[in-house]
Amino acid sequence: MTCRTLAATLHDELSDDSRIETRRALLRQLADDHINAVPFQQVDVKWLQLYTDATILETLSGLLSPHPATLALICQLDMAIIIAGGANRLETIHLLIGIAQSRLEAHCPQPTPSLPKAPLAPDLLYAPHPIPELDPPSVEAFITSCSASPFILRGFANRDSEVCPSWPAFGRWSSADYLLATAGPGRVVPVELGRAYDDEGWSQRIVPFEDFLRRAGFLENPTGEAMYLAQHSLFRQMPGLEEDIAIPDYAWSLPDADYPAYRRPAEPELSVWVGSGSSEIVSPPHTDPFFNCYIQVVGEKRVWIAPPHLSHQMEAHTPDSNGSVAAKEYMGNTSRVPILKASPGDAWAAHPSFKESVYPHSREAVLRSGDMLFMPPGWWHAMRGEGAGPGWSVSIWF
Ligand SMILES: O=C(O)CCC(=O)C(=O)O
Ligand SMILES: [Fe+2]
Repeated sequence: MTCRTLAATLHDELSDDSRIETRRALLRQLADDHINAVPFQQVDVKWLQLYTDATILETLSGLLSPHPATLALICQLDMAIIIAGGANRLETIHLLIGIAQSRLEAHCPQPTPSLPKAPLAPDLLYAPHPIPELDPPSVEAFITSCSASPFILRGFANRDSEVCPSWPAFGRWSSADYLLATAGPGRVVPVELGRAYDDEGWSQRIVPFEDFLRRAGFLENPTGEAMYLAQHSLFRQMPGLEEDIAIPDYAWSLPDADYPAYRRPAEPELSVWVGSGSSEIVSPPHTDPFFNCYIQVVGEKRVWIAPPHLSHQMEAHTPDSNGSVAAKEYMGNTSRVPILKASPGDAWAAHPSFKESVYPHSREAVLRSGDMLFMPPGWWHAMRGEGAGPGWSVSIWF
């Protein structure tokens, strides 16, 4: 619908109060159409603002009606955060979510059954070297001498240190009761379906938060297709959870180095990565243009890394490579070598020159609850959830 036809429609409806709802829905539809018409980076912020404001108007009138469809209203408000980042209205949206939730009947999450413990995974399967482990450096030492290559700080986030207080998230985020109580009822989240984003048939969907927690193994042993709450700004949606973490001082510093691909965000960018270890969800080898403090909160994550100067040997997707359609279009920063996805033997057999040139320089580790991995921009990294239970990591890009 164009602005002109929208204006005509609104004009026709101005004298008819019973059609107010339709007009608000039309405004949101108009914004949604524009948001979906181009790649997300090119969406004009005015459509995100309109989408958000129209959602707020719709919710307000919904809440004032005698029988509000409360769950649908909460879902709409979550969508305004997921799609538009809340567009300067985050506080209002959270206020409305709270009001809508207070209209729902008392919510009684089931107690979480205890899940069997899996044996610890061995640290090296796909690389000849471990990722170096350090004691937490001071911010000054980090800036001047530690930030040029990846390292791991074991148990960093579950104890106090000079650069970061211990995270209350430990012990809380494996409890479905806690997570559901903090989120409140009726919430939805965007998830990925499929084992890896470069697999054929991979897709994305919005699902109820509680259903996601069940599928990711927080409530019972997971069954069915792998579901990954990946690279999502969950704290924007559920600010209560952000109180359970602390940003390490490193992420406010500007390390002393020159990276051609570096793109510093305005402030540290927080994302969660949540899924079941038993689904063995893989993030294929790829690069990001940021420094990363990556913290494992629940479960285990296998990490494989290789240095940026090997990019030409990484066999990244090209416009004419044999990957999925999505891969052909968008994945120049993603390798086609199925590290962590195929068995090491199968991965090397299909990519012998990669085995010869990259493997000797690659490093690997398994992150366990409390560990922090640091990576500079441009390092190739692949990740895989391990173990039987749920896994939860937080990345801090800076
Ligand atoms: O945890 C994952 O699956 C991938 C994380 C990642 O790629 C990142 O933090 O940049
Ligand atoms: Fe990444």
